[in-house]
Formats: sequence, C-alpha cells, structure tokens
Amino acid sequence: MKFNILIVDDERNIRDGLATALKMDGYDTVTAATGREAVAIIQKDVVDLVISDLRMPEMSGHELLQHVVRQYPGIPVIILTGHGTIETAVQSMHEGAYDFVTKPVNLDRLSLLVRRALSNRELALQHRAMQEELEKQRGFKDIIGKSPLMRRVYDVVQQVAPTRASVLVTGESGVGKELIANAIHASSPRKDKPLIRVHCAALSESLLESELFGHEKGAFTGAAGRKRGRFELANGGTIFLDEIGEINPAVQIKILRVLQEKTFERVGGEETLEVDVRIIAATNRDLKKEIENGTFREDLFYRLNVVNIHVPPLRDRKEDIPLLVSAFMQDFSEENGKRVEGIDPRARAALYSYPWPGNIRELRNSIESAVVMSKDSVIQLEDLPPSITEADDADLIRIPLGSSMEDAERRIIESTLLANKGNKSKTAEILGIGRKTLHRKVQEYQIEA
Ligand SMILES: Nc1ncnc2c1ncn2[C@@H]1O[C@H](COP(=O)(O)OP(=O)(O)OP(=O)(O)O)[C@@H](O)[C@H]1O
Repeated sequence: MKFNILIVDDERNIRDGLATALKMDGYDTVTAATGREAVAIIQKDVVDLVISDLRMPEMSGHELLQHVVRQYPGIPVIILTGHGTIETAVQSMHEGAYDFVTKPVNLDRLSLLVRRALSNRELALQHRAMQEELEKQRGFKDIIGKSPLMRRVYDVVQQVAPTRASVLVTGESGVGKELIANAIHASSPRKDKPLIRVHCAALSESLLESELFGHEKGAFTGAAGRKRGRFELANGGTIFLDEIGEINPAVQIKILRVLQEKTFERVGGEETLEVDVRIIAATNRDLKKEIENGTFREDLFYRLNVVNIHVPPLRDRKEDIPLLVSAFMQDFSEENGKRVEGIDPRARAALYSYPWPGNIRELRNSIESAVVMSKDSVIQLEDLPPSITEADDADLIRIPLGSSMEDAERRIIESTLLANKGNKSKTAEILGIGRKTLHRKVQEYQIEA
C-alpha cells in the first residue's frame, strides 16, 4: 500500500524537512500550515496518517487531534512537541494520539513510529475490506450464479447500494429481478428499515393508487377507514415497484412527485405527507416503446432509470445452470424428504440445450418436478417435464429400432431438409452428398420438399 502522510506545522522549515525525509522513506506527503487547512485536506484527500505540531495559530494541534479522532477514527495522529511541553504531549495521548515526538525531531524515531502506525492502519483497512466483502456475500446470499454477466450485475449492485439513487431493474420474466432489488436493499444503509414490495400488475387501477398512497375515510365506496399506503410504510426504507410498466397515468404522476419532491397526499386526503423512500422499479417491458406509444411518461422513466441494471436471460449465461440445478436439487430434496443428489448425463444435456424462455423460475419449477418424479437418487431424462425433453428432441432425429437402412436414410434427409427450410444446397452440404444425389433420393423416397 502506498500511504499518504499529512504534515501540519506552522513552521515551514519543519514541514518541508519532514516531508522530504518521509518521501525518502517511500511515502506520499501533503503539508498544511494550519489546523484548518489540514481539516480541508483530510476531507477531500486520502490521508493515512497525520503528523501535527501542537502549538499553531487559529486551530491548535489539540483541536485538530480531537477532530480527527472523532471524525476519522482510523487515521493515526503523531504529535510534534517542543521540549518544555511533554506534559501536554502525554495529555494528547490520552486524547487519542498514536504517539508523540519531541523537537528537534529525531528522524529515526519518527520513521519507526510512522512505520508502526501505518502497519496497524494497513491491517485495519484490510480487515474492513474483508468485512465489506462478507457483507456483500451476505447481501447476495440468495443469488446463485458466477457467470461473467452476473458478476457484472453484482458489481453494479455493490456500487449503487450505498447511494439513494433510483434503480430500474430490467430483464425477462423469471430472471431474478426481485432478488436483485432485495440485494440492493440488503446492502444499503437502509437495510434495517423496511423493503416494501408492490406488485403493480396485480392490482386494479384504483386499488393501486390507494395501496401506494393510502386513503382517507370515505375516499371511495368501500373505504371504511383511513389506511396508510405503502409509501408511508416504507418511510426510511425502500419501495420495490414490480412491473412498473403496468401503472396508469394518474399513479405515474403521483410517483413522479414523490421522486421529485418526496411528497404526496392520501386518496381523498388534503394533508401533504412527506416521505424518505428509495425507489427500485422493475419491468420486463421495453419502457422506451411504451413512451413512444404514449403509455409511459418519459419524465418518470428518466427519474426511475437513474441507474439501470439489466439482468441477462438464462440462455445467455448457461454456465450458471449447473450451480442453480444443484442448489435447487438440494432445496427440493429437503422439502420432499428425498435424497436426490445426481443428474444423468442425458438429462443434464437436455437442461443445457433448452433455451429457458421462463428463465430461472422455469428451471426451478422443472427441478422441483423432477425431484418429485425421480425414482432414485439420480434425475433421469424421463423425470424432466416434457416441455424440456420434447424441445430437446427438436434437435434430434428419432429412428425407431427395427428401421431399415432405407428408412433411416429417408428420415435423415427429410429432417435435415425440414430443419433447413427446404434449402437443398445446404442440406446436401450438411449430409456430405452432392446436390444431384440429394435430388435423386428425394424423388426416390418421395420426400415432399
Ligand atoms: N440467480 C438466482 N439464484 C437463485 N434463485 C433465483 C435466481 N434468480 C431467480 N431465482 C428464483 O427464480 C424465481 C423468479 O425470480 P424473481 O421473482 O426474482 O424474477 P423476476 O425477474 O422478478 O420475475 P418477474 O418479472 O416474473 O416478476 C424466484 O423463485 C427466485 O428465487
């Protein structure tokens, strides 16, 4: 680690002399002539250690020490002190200084102290990095997948989580958009406050508005009492608006206002309420198209889409399939009191070649059904849902046992022609025969091309 040391002294000779000596020891240095200047530097620069004189005009070394100890507890402070003031130096150690050095400075002693203080700092920084890494894994604990595409998603999650920025999570149905929203919340400073999910497509237009913003007594038929909305309940936390593409224009305007002004009124209410809520929205629709069609507000889109996280479909990250399959196999074995631990190579191949239009949700359901269907501890091809095995058959040519050579040849030609939409040159090339031969065989077998 390359460390940066801040040297604070009102005497220029001392500042510069120490800076030169410490640079020779391989450190970066910055200097400040006053405590105030030092505070400004710590605020905007990366500082790993402060060496400060005690007696300075404006802000004393004591005050600077107190500031650093309180605001930046990880940064050690070494105090420089004149001969007559050793008592004050000892006092500073009580206040949290790492150590002190008397003037004129013995450079060897200073160099030793600096090295020791910084090696402690390095350990502390590494410890913190490990904590953060652990935290990251904990926040993403339910998300399985190590493919490069998913790793990129995790990086963005990691980056946006500590901020308040609105996030729009896009991707096909079943790719795990909700899990991503959970991970953002769980890794954010709001993690101890609620994460409230609203499934926008599941509610009728009028219900959605009162669900989100609440209503006053008698606001509409059936509104017997006053009700708090989800935005109020999520105060201090996060709201996850799933299927945001489904919401009507009236609700779109109200959400836009919450984003811009943090305020809204309950349905049928006069009072303006203020909330501090972070918004994460998700959609499997192309909102740009909805904007063109006039069904989604462009201003709302830009407010929601401050950061976009696109979760890739499973077919683009097939390398995640084995991990997902084994995790689901374990979950559903436990749930069904079975011990299904393996998967037959043919079944594995089928899972791998299937395009998974329903993504991870479909894979999860398929493994659940296969675990239930399996007769022993290994999942066989027959245990998988027909939608998967039949789709797999599309790539295969089935030739029943007992077929003659002629019969087999006819089926091969027929299927290859079909797969290539009747293109004879391509079919001949794939089969490794001349076009003329193919033509003759098509006539001979009376294949309809
Ligand atoms: N990476 C993953 N690891 C483990 N389970 C996953 C993963 N991604 C999705 N799932 C599981 O798949 C199912 C669907 O995920 P989720 O509801 O988050 O998808 P979605 O993209 O929000 O779908 P929709 O658009 O239909 O609401 C859930 O059961 C979820 O737990």
